[in-house]
Amino acid sequence: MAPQLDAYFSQVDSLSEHFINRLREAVAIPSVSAEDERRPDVVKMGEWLGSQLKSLGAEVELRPLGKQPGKEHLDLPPVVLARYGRDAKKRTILVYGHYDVQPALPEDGWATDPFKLTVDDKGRMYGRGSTDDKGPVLGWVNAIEAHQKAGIDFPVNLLMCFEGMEEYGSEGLDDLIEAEAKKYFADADAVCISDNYWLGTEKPCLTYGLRGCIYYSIEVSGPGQDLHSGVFGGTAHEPMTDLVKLMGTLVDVDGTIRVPGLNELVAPLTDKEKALYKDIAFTMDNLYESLGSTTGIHADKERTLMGRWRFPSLSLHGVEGAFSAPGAKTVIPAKVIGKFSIRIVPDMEIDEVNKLVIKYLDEQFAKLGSKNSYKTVVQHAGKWWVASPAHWNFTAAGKAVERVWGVKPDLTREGGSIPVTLTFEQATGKNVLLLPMGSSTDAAHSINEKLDRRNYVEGIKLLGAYLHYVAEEPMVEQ
Ligand SMILES: C[C@H](N)C(=O)N[C@@H](Cc1c[nH]cn1)C(=O)O
Ligand SMILES: [Zn+2]
Ligand SMILES: [Zn+2]
Repeated sequence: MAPQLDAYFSQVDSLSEHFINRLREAVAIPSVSAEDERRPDVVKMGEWLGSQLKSLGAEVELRPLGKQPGKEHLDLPPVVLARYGRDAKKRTILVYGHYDVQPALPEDGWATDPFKLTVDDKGRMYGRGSTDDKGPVLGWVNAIEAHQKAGIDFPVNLLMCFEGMEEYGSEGLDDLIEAEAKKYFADADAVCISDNYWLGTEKPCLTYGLRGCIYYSIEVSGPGQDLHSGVFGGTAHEPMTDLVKLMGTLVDVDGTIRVPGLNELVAPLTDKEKALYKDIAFTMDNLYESLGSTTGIHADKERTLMGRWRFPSLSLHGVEGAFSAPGAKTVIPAKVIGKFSIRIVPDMEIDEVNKLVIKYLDEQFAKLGSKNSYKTVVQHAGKWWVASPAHWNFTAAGKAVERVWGVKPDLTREGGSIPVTLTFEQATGKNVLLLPMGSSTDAAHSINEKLDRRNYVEGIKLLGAYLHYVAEEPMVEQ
């Protein structure tokens, strides 16, 4: 089966240094979507990606998305739409990824420059976006190049959709997907997204579920400007005191969400689902290794996996406007904005969650009896997604994993969110598969993000192999 794969794999090995250099170039563009002043770099990254694809013969369009809602002085970065191959006899696979990255400041504790790919003697390639999601996006580009250089016919037509706002709630993309579902994406037979991670470091997985994410901010303001705490402490209501109290009412140290009614929205656990967890290749040591500590909440793997995949969680992220530098500044901040998010799961509806959260925080603020001004704002919201892995798209990916890694993959869900996954599924009506490249120790979103050289190189083989097996699968809609 898939007879040309060995030649493809050798070509990937021969080109591996070139592919690492391509990742180096990508990491060097600090395409941080959450920072307004980095927007030109996000655009530059989209243009760079488009030019890489063009140089390999893909038809490329940089589709503008207009202004950023709420920040009308900023243009959204373009979506890179590309097509490689137009052979009516071949299947068409639509792949999605993102070229923007999370913020990264050296002073957060990076051991190396976050925007300089640094490879250590164990083959760990450190750099912001290496695993999330520049490595996987380049995986598709590299797969095209390796086929060309090996002289192997590309097995499918490839449609590509790479966005630059995923780490900021995929602003503007839903509308584009819905508008193009029956146009640009009309030929797609299935969708594949490579933007998540293995559960551990050794066993690959195919992923059929994601949690959704609703991101909130709580704004509290009072004084006209920051104040001297010696002069005004004890005489004015302090926004930071109100905010800390409010944030403290949201969640307990064991992760229990304290917003009344929220946990009741969660789908009950069935015996059938419960039985799935025990066979997943995951240990508490995998958790501790990726945590970098043994500070897990639950004692066993089943409850830990459920905590990540099928129960909601509420995380407190930070406070804008608060004093955070080293030292001991005696300031009373005049305005503070607390940030938190809730990962949502079946059957939680975004509107219902928002109503409960805002009502609860409004009540908690009223109880404080503070004269400060307060409001809770929803910054962005994305729904959860759970699909059926009983589809030729997953069967093909399973065969590719066995060929490249020599093991059957686990079927997993994911605690993170890729909001457009559900949009792709609903708008195109096609099966969506998540096919991760990186591993649990990659530290996506954290300091010292990395992608192992092995996962990158074998991952490029995996993406190519998946396309070969897709081309061979009988197309039975399930
Ligand atoms: C799983 C994916 N690689 C990812 O990191 N997604 C982000 C997307 C996001 C940002 N705000 C809301 N969703 C995540 O899960 O945080
Ligand atoms: Zn991502
Ligand atoms: Zn991410």
